[in-house]
Amino acid sequence: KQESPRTARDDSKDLAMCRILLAELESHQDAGPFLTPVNPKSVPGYRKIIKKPMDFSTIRDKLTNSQYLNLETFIIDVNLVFDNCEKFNEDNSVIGRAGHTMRRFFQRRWTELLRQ
Ligand SMILES: Cc1ncccc1N[C@@H](C)c1ccc2c(c1)OCCO2
Repeated sequence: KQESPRTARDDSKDLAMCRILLAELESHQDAGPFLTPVNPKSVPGYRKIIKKPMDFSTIRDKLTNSQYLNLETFIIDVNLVFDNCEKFNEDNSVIGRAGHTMRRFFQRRWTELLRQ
């Protein structure tokens, strides 16, 4: 039976990876709906339906203020953006489709960077 790896993975490049990934998300052509916090006053129902709002500018602030313990807590916040989007928006809508596109892009990029 293959011995389970006892060595921890090298996390010394994780902060640099989070910075690269966030910059790519912020500059993606479909990032618009996710760049700033949803204003609950201009989006009826949002405050009631979405319990934990998250957006790229909030993630940027948290990264700048060293509020992410590790790569995992960063990925959890990015996925929260896309999970909120799926919960509130129809798949067949401008914002819904943008969310799916951005989630696929993020998933591919962090797995690529982790493999490097
Ligand atoms: C991510 C999200 N989910 C549900 C509702 C809103 C939003 N985003 C806000 C910024 C937003 C607010 C208004 C918009 C917009 C985006 O994109 C299309 C044009 O009008």
